[in-house]
Amino acid sequence: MDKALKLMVDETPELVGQVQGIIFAATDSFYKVLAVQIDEMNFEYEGDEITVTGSFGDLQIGSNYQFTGQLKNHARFGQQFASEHYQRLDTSSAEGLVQYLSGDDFTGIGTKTAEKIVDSLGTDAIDQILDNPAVLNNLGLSEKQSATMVEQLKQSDGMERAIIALNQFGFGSALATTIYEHYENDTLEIIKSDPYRMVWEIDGVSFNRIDQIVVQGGLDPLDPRRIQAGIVAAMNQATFEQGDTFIELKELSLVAKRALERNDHTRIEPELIQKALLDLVEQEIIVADDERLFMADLYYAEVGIAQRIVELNEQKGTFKRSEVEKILNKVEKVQQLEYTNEQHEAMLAALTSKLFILTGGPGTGKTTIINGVVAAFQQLLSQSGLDQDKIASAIKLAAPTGRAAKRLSEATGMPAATIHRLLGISGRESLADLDLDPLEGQLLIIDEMSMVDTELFSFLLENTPNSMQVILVGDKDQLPSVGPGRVFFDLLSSGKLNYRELATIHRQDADSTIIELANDVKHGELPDNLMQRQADRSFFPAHAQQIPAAMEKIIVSWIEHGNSVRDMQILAPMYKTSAGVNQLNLLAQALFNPKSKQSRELIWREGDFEFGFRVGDKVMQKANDPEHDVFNGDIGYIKTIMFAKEAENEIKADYIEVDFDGNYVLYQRSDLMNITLAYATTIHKAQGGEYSLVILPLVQAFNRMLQRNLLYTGLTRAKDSLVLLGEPDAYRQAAETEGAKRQTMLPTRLEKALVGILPKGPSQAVRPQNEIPTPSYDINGQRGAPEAQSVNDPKEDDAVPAEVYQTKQTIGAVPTIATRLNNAIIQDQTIDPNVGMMGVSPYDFM
Ligand SMILES: Nc1ncnc2c1ncn2[C@@H]1O[C@H](COP(=O)(O)OP(=O)(O)OP(=O)(O)O)[C@@H](O)[C@H]1O
Repeated sequence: MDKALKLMVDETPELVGQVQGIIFAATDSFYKVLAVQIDEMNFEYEGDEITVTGSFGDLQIGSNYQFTGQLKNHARFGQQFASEHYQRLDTSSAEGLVQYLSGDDFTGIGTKTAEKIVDSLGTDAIDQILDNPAVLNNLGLSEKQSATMVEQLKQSDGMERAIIALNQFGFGSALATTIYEHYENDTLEIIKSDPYRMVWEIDGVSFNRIDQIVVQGGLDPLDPRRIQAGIVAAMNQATFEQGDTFIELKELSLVAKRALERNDHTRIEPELIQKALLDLVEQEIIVADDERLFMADLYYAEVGIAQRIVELNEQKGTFKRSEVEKILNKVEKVQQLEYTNEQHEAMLAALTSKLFILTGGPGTGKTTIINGVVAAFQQLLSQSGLDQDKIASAIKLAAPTGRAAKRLSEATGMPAATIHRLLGISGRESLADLDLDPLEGQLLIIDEMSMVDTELFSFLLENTPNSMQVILVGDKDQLPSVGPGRVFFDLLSSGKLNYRELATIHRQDADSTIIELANDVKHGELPDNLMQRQADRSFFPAHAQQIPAAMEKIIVSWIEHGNSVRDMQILAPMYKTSAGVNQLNLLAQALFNPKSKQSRELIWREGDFEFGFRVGDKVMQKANDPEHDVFNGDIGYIKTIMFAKEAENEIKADYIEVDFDGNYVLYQRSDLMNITLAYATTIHKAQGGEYSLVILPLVQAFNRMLQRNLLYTGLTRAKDSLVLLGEPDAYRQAAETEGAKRQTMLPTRLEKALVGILPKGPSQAVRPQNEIPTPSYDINGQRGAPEAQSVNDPKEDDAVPAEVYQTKQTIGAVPTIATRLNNAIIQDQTIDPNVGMMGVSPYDFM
């Protein structure tokens, strides 16, 4: 074919050429970099060869392909063609197709048979065979030949066509890989016949993306599969964007209707939604509990938590109160502390029950109690005759993030793991399908429980045997988990489990005002001296546009005082705006790690945010990767950057090497979405971390994010110094705004399950909803306060006998819903139009 330059304005850039070689192929996705000899193109480009990047299936080197996409200018490699769609050309002519089908890939098929196939079926024979293998039936192929052909086509062309089709839906290489791995050889069929299924079967596939393409393709907008997908999209919005575990029927109907009428304006009648919803319930994709609708996994996770909590709570504690008392006195002496009454009582309760929950703000002694409990537990096991090796492995400490696990390990001097690692899961698998061996050991302590979401906690409890003692520790006033639910808060709010809330602050630093400030915020207030300089905190008033300049001054002063980037952290509520994480990262990077002529820099783009990774940069891991022992939120520093073309680069691909405290992890380009700059991070990402200096900019532009638990979480990350900057009113608004409560049914399920089974405590009737009942203590936490028992403390020497619990109610039975749905579903057209307006998306801060 003659090379021709057909430059046509407004035409999609297109390129035809022969694949010369594959320069790079990602191991965990379809992302590839190709060297292509150009035959034809409709854009301006100088040269005969071009680098083409994109998602590709099995490519035949030496074959001709047509690519459509964009010509891009890569900072280092110059012009490259980013392919969005591609197709193989060799098989588009009868001659080429015969050659292909009689080639090496298809053993047992000769030229004659191949010709017969092409003569009968035409040049789209491959598509026809993949769509319906029966078209081969009358062409004289043996059964074996037909089977080999279909299998081989599925493997090579099926995959290629699946990737092409996934590209048409705009899926990037990572998501295309996930989809292909899920459906394998059926991918193409599903994309063609029922693409909406992907909305609920694959995480990350949005209804809107599928819908835009399918509706354009002429599908009936009233097709039941489309309506079902719209419903699931509305469910996902409630759970993943709002953090609720369910959505009310009325709200669901409204949100689903809105989603369905967005890409096509055909009116969706309530009855259609009703019917589709019933189908989803019958297929057990959705579970209806009265008028509350749950995605099935979340429903069973919530029910599972309630069930397992009751079962654990029923178990007798292993140790008697009197023997624990004695050991605790010894431990107290070794720790050289005098435990306060609340601490002593908490440890006693923790050691004598199978399930115990501890909540408290910073400096209230949670770590002290964990240490005391672990030391006492070791001695109790030793007394019972267990040898030292077994004692060490009998106690398991874990936390939801790598960073929190590391802090727990440092504070206790014992090994601590992430919950994922403890369970041996990667976080990428579907928890519902996993069947693990139960955990081994006698004591399990989970720290930073407020970060644990419904599905992970359910899975943890499912794999925790009844013989294991469980202690859950956290701070209920912090942000809830990123995933759906607010498990820790709910466990406490049931008021019926064995828990303690620590109120007394023990931190000795006489001048510390950070904890005082956090305490005020917790109660919705700000101190009068907020803007006055204190020994450990200061306030710089600034409007949004002044934040960068003010931040620069603070950082320069930090550096001039000889401090390191390792001890400071900028925390902002969200990524966007001039006071957001992205801009502050660029600013801090320019000050801590300025660009010089010698700088090694790899340019990277996250959405519309472009920046360069440089050697020395502080970076954060954004996803769990147990294989390389790095987890979401882990902080590291870039040690090396290597480019593919460098002679000493053995990998022959660009890569970055990051040092995570001695664990060196390599990131090729296809992995780079897993790290980002970390001079500034969101407050959500900082959960479970602690820094010597925290700089916290708040302005009213963050409006929707200005909520109490966000401010509280940000403040309590500061160990020694806190710099507040921004608009005082933004701080006030955050302290005063309680924020939307996540909707969950866990407290009700727990309450039902536990009702009547425990010794009666103070009346629950007077307890205001959503407020956790606090066992009353003397303000100084002195021993001997009569009410110091929480409602279900074992009051006797022994833990509560199992018979006491026999009256528990059955929980989690799925109600028959058909009648309810039929009656209730959106007959009412007077729905409040504001219902269902979604708040802040977690994608704003994740
Ligand atoms: N009874 C006590 N007497 C004296 N000092 C105590 C006592 N209890 C705790 N402390 C001290 O108070 C400080 C804070 O306690 P600890 O670290 O256990 O709190 P924490 O709740 O784990 O805090 P954070 O969540 O901020 O890590 C520690 O220095 C600890 O040694």
